[in-house]
Amino acid sequence: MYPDWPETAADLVPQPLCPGPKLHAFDFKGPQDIQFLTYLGDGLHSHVVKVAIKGQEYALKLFRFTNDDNWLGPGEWRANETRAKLTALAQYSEPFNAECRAFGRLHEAGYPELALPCYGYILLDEENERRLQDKFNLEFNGDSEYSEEDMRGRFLGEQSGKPPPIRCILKAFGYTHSRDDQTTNFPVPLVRRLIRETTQLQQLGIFYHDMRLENLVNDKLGDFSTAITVPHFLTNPELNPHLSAEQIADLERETFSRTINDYWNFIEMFCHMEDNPGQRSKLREKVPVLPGFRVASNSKRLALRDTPRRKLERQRVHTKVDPRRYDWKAAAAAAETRGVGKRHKRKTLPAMPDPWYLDCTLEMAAKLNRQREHYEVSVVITGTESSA
Ligand SMILES: Nc1ncnc2c1ncn2[C@@H]1O[C@H](COP(=O)(O)OP(=O)(O)OP(=O)(O)O)[C@@H](O)[C@H]1O
Repeated sequence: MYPDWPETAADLVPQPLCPGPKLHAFDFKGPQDIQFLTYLGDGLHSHVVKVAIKGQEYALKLFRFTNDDNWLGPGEWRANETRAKLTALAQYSEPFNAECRAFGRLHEAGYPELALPCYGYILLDEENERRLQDKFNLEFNGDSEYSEEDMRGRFLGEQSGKPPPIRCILKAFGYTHSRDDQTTNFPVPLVRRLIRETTQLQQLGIFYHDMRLENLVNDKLGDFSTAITVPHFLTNPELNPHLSAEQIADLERETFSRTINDYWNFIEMFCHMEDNPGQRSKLREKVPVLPGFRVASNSKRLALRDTPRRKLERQRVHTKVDPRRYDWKAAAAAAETRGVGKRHKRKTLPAMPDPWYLDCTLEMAAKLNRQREHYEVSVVITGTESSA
């Protein structure tokens, strides 16, 4: 389920152990020498601490042993809590693995600049864990909201017989935004760049990355603990030969709605930004989030001339990119030849990717479009989310 205590450097294999991209271990070039400086913040899945390694400052994200309903997997169904079943799902979407896979993809594809720099994963050794806990006394069982059970001790290491080591990801340290900050103005070019990067991430098969102001570090995306990276059990039904046609169609709809969710998140973000007196740039008026519409500041949708193409588009439902089209097999084969963690020549991403029209009945398309309109309007009016 979790990586076991490494005995030698050779045990620090790229993670996670499932098909698709992997993140390499951080190379200390010697003993694991970490200075723990200050506590930076926490989230549902982690604690983040400022550290220094060989005089260089970083942010170290230390992952909790979260409850299973906090990642895309078996949910709360206790019947699924066997080690083998949980492991099969967790390799793809348990928060540490989800983040390893997204950063692994950016490295293998040669696009690390689409996110905050990431330098690899670390399994904290016993001496460093003792020094960390002497200083900060952090809880690693469960998530930030519920932490009673011994989640760390529930699956002991197959070799060591001990509860697993704390898993971390080392990233650049940077500035973050707080929702309470009343003074910041987010300029139009910055938000346009973030939307462009969201599309590029989707072109690389990465989506559902929880776009929120608080998740930006140095105005870059840095939190991928909920991200889905193809191949994934949600997006690639060929990974599970037992699925029925109906289940495959359900997975496709679910993938579609999570893909489009990356753009809905911007609409929510705009509402929060514009509540802030420091926000001068008119984001809702000036930044198109999805093709074909803008979110108008007065809750009415922008009136577009009704052409036959637009009429047809209204009967179908689409988003900007189909992330399932990323050729992960070719990328994996190239990474294998080159060695994980080594950069290679990247492929250019088309500036205007083919949109993804969901293959569904007109009734289903109309239903999804109604939900979308309801979502747009309810977010604009109340600033709250309803299901997309
Ligand atoms: N690179 C960084 N530099 C400075 N502070 C950071 C950095 N990364 C994270 N933080 C701080 O730590 C907090 C938690 O980080 P992060 O959002 O990655 O954790 P999480 O457990 O995935 O949270 P979430 O609940 O959003 O899923 C952030 O809100 C931010 O305040």
